[in-house]
Amino acid sequence: MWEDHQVKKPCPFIAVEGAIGAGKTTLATMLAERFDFPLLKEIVDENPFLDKFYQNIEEWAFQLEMFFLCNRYKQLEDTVQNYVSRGLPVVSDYHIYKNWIFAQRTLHGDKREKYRQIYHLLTDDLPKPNVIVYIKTELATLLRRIEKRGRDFEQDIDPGYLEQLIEDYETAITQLQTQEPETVIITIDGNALDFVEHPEHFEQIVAKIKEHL
Ligand SMILES: Nc1ncnc2c1ncn2[C@@H]1O[C@H](COP(=O)(O)OP(=O)(O)O)[C@@H](O)[C@H]1O
Ligand SMILES: Nc1nc2c(ncn2[C@H]2C[C@H](O)[C@@H](COP(=O)(O)O)O2)c(=O)[nH]1
Repeated sequence: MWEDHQVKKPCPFIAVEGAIGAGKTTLATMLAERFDFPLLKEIVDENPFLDKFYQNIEEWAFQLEMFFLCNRYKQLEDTVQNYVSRGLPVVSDYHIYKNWIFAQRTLHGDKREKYRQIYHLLTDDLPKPNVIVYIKTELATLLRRIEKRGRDFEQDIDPGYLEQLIEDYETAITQLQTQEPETVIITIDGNALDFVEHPEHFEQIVAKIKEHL
């Protein structure tokens, strides 16, 4: 088990976070391969509400947020059982807090309050990642990468929505650091560091993470 080698530090539970198209799945996959850790990856293509949501956010937000929340809860419950509680490391391409970041943006009034209560019931007791790699990116980079990824239903995303999410992520990361001071948050400049095209940029990120493992 990981603790056998690292006496003081907890077993790595690494989450990669950032706004839509920042490069989370790409970086999480590369890190899992490099460290030889299992990868916990979000399944997007089977989501029945995403395309409807982008056509009418107001109408579909509650269904979509609940769908994400229940799926992530189940996935994390399995991950805790199979890895975290056994002292095995894992890399994830999301943090459960992401649900609340999006829900605060898309839900209002009674629906937000109902969602908030369910969110806390489901997630308060879950073990949380001890390292967050936060890819901070500007709007132009996100738009370029969303276009490059080429999912039909994302091509008309309102840039205003992405701008708001960029700000929401900034606020959320600051809040997380305050609420959980023991969590290591590594912020990556996703505009300047291109870990896909430049292997040396990936090495910088790996070195930074290693300082905390
Ligand atoms: N650093 C990068 N440089 C260039 N392209 C990237 C980079 N990171 C991700 N991409 C590409 O951008 C798109 C979105 O990346 P992805 O990892 O799916 O983002 P996310 O999981 O944050 O939504 C993909 O087509 C991916 O290949
Ligand atoms: N409203 C929400 N949308 C979400 C949430 N999690 C992901 N998403 C959307 C954003 C993208 O279109 C797609 C894939 O997400 P990536 O961040 O991996 O690009 O799903 C959410 O919780 N709420």
